[in-house]
Amino acid sequence: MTDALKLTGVTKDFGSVRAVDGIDLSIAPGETVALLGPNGAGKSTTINMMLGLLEPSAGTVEVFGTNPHKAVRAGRIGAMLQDAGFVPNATVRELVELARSIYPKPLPTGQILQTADLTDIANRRLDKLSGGQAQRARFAFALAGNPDLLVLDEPTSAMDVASRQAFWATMRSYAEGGRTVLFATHYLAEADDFADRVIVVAGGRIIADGSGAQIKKAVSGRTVSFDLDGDGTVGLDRFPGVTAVDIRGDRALLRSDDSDATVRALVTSGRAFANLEVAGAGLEEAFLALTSNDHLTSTASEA
Ligand SMILES: Nc1ncnc2c1ncn2[C@@H]1O[C@H](COP(=O)(O)OP(=O)(O)OP(=O)(O)O)[C@@H](O)[C@H]1O
Repeated sequence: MTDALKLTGVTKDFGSVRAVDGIDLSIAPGETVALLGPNGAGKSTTINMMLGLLEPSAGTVEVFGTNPHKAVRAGRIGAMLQDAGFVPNATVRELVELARSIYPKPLPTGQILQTADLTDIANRRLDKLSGGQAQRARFAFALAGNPDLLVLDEPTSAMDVASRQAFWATMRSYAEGGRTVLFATHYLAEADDFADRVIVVAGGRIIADGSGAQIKKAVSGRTVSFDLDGDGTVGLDRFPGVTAVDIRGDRALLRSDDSDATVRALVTSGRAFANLEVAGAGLEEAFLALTSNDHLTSTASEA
């Protein structure tokens, strides 16, 4: 089966800034995928390359086996971008009509308005919409061509909790017809709730790729850190709960999914230590921990 999306060695440089650093990725038709990462991770740049709005500095992007430009023209890919502007003075219905005029096989206007929950405000001017309504209008624009692949860059950023829930319910039913949905978010909960697959991006690279449950487990641990106080590092990776060991100068940082057991083992081990700290990893820290995963897992797997 042809992939809905296939990125091979995709890199993007802006001058001396490497925004995307060698991404390899295949997404099968029907998958709902979250691109999860902190600000500046490279999500928008990656999405813009998927849509043909930016050209990669290296590597290739394929959408349903062809290049993004062709896929966009054929109406196979619909996009909802961050802060996309609107035509001034137009109404919601006029925006939908405009979007329909671009594509070869658009959905009927009524169906687009209904799917995006805009029927009641179809005659409202775009500049009078609330943040959440404006996002739904962008969603309607993305839907108009009846695309097989929807790409959404932080679609719920301007929505309150109720609007978010309603938006994702709509998106689920859209995806149920076998369509592919890829969305960027920096909320782990949103990725976990609405995606079958969560791809974590940081520093322009994919640092984790799995189910929401797997990603949550990977970021839910704590860090137990202490000064080595002259003692060596042998055996630290065998303390209970420890999933990874990082040594920075004289300080050991143990990632643990059972920090109580790790601390107990440390105390009873008889080894010297000082300045013990146990810290819950926030998402940002967890991303950083995952970023250095190669090093961490290789150290821990020596056990
Ligand atoms: N046009 C550009 N010129 C120069 N640097 C850019 C440009 N676009 C993005 N960058 C840089 O590339 C990196 C990745 O940015 P990108 O917008 O893709 O991240 P993001 O994950 O989408 O973040 P956010 O959640 O804040 O939108 C950042 O360091 C950003 O400053």
